[in-house]
Amino acid sequence: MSNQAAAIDHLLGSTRVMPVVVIDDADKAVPLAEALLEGGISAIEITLRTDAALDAVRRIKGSLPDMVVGTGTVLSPTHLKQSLDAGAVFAVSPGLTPRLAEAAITLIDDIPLLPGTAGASDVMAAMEFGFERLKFFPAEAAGGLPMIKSLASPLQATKFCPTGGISEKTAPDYLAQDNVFCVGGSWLTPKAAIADGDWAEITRIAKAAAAI
Ligand SMILES: O=C(O)C(=O)C[C@H](O)[C@H](O)COP(=O)(O)O
Repeated sequence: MSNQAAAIDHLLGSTRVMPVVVIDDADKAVPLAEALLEGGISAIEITLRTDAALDAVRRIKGSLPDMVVGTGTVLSPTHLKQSLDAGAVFAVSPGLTPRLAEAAITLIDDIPLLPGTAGASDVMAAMEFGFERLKFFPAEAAGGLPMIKSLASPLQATKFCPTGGISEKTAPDYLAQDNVFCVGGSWLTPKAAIADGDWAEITRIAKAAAAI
């Protein structure tokens, strides 16, 4: 097993469902993460798509030691460094470039990267850098369940976290695959519920997801 696989397994080995969060207001970060913890979800991916994202990571890391907090939409070595500085313990990217892969491998013990792949060549390129735990993105658009099943035989060292278009309904079929260790999605943290501060609704969705 590669160092990257060991690091990701250590951090996310017990995570079956990962909320992919877009947060506009860092003040909402801690109550949101508390609501997820209350529902039995203990890992969170904060996407670096908003100005509030890094502050949100900092606050969750500072207040909730039980929450495993990572960043998403990591597109560059700079994003990776910023994630580490904010206290993120893992990072997720939608795809992988040689530049990001090289930077990520040097930081693997500090902040392991879960890189996105969408097909066999992507997976092979990622494996050349030592990545064996991969995001499968965009899961539904890139072939969904049949694609994940097809990748299993030739690429046995890898396990995936499919993300993109997954819902509470489709998650169980993905999670039933041997080469799937978790699924990710934004369905766990609807924009409206975050905006309204409806933490009870987030806990309700988290509980349903944790029960899958
Ligand atoms: O930001 C990233 O790093 C991504 O790769 C994209 C996210 O994983 C998807 O946006 C989540 O997909 P949905 O659950 O369909 O909303």
